[in-house]
Amino acid sequence: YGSTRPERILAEVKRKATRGDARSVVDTIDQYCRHQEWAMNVGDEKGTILDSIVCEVKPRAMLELGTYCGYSAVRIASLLPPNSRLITMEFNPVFAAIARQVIAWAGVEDKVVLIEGPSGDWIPKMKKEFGLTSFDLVFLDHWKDCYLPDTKLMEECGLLRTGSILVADNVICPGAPDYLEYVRGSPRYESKYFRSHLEYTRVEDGIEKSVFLG
Ligand SMILES: Cn1ncc2cc([C@H](O)c3cccc(CNC(=O)c4cc(-c5ccc(F)cc5)cc(O)c4O)c3)ccc21
Ligand SMILES: [Mg+2]
Repeated sequence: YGSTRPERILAEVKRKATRGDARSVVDTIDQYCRHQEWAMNVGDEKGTILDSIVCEVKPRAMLELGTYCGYSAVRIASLLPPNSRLITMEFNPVFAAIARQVIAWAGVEDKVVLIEGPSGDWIPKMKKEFGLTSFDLVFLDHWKDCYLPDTKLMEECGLLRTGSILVADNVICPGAPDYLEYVRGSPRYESKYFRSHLEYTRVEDGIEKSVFLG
C-alpha cells in the first residue's frame, strides 16, 4: 500500500528536522515540498508575510482554520508570546494525526490545541469550550468556499472584537472571490492585499489581511 503525502512529509521531518527546533521543522517541510513533492502548506514566501503579522499582533488567542500537516501551526506557535494559545482546527482525521506528530516534533505542543471536526460545528461552541471572549487573530486556510460563511459565523458568535484581524491564504489561487468581495466591500472591515506567490511556485497568489472594525 502507498503512503499518503502527509505521511511522507512527517517521515521527512523525523529524518531531517531537529526535534524541538520549530525552525528546522519549517525549513525541512519547505525543502521537501519545493524539491520533492508539492504540498499545500502556506510555504516560505507567504509564511514570511504571516510571520510579520503574528509578530505585529502578538495574539493572546489565535485561531487557525485548516491545519493540514501542521506547517503553519508550527510557524505561528514558534512566534507566540508566553501564555498565548493557537487553536487549530482540522476536519480530516488523517491530516490531524500527522499534524499532531509534526507539532510535537517541533516542540510547540504546549502552545497549540488541535481540534478535529467541521468548523461549522466547532465555531458556535468555542467560547464555552475554551473560556474565550474573542480571537485577536484568525488564519483562514481551509476550504476556500468556507471562508465567507465561517467569517459570518464568527461575527454572529461574537468571536471577533473591534481590532480582531483575519488573515486569509489563497485569495487568488485557488481563490476566495466571495470572501474577498465581502471583506473589501464591507464598512465593518479594513482590508489589505499582500501580493505573493502560490507556495513553491511562480504562480501569483496572495494573503488578505482584514481588520474587523466592530
Ligand atoms: C471545514 N473545515 N474546518 C477545518 C478544515 C480543514 C480542512 C483541510 O485542512 C483541508 C483539506 C483540503 C483542502 C483544504 C483547503 N486548502 C486548499 O484547498 C489549498 C489549495 C491549494 C492549491 C493551489 C493550487 C493548486 F493547483 C492546487 C491546490 C493551495 C493552498 O494553499 C490551499 O490551502 C483544507 C478542510 C475543511 C475544514
Ligand atoms: Mg493555503
